Amino acid sequence: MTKAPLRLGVNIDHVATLRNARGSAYPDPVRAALLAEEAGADGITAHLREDRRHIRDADIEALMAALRVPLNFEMAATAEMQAIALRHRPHAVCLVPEKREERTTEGGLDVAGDTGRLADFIAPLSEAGCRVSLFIGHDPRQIEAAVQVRAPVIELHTGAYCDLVAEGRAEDAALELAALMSGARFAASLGLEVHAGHGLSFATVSPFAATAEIRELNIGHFLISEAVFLGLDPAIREMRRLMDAARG
Ligand SMILES: CC(=O)[C@@H](O)[C@H](O)COP(=O)(O)O
Ligand SMILES: NCC(=O)COP(=O)(O)O
Repeated sequence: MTKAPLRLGVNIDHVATLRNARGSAYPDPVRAALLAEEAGADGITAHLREDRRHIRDADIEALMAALRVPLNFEMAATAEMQAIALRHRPHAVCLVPEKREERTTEGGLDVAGDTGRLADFIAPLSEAGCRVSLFIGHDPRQIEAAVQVRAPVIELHTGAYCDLVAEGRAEDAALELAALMSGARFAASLGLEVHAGHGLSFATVSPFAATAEIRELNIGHFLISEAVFLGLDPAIREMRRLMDAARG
């Protein structure tokens, strides 16, 4: 199978986490996004959480005005967020599950358990020109449900795999990776565009970059962390190099 180009979306949420920790005006996530563009990011991802713990409304406004590459706007499937998305009309809207008490996005969206509501939720976003994606696990039921609610894109949650690798649980990691790969193939066979992300690092990106069915990777926390040591530009360029090397 000839491999289509693989896009890198850089998630700048955790620049805002650092800014908010001190209640200062810096570091500025928009500056990080522009730098990421220069370093070769094909898109910028920002998650406006309901509790505004990192990205704020004003950041979305400023990103929409400043970016030359597409914005992938991550949000919960709530009426408040839908109104914000319809006001800004970003290139992409990725629906994610949110729990106030979680430290990070723990699992995928339960699309299969909420098809009626999600179909109604997605329709006006699609009509407004936003490419809607669903952040889900590899369960085939969830993948089929994505088709049912007319989402053109899914983003597979790679967090569990990355955690297993970090814990040194090689056998469990291999099983999780195989399930993600089979999920990617199944989704592509149904006509969905497949993205992947969460927790990806230099150590875990390659098998996803090598998978022909995957068209975009969204990577944030690791890149912002690595920027402390390498700088943001070299961290993004190294990620890009590893992705290109694995894609072949
Ligand atoms: C949905 C997702 O995975 C991203 O939004 C990213 O991980 C942001 O970080 P938090 O989960 O810490 O908000
Ligand atoms: N949707 C996943 C994402 O945007 C990046 O997640 P992370 O790399 O910050 O964990």
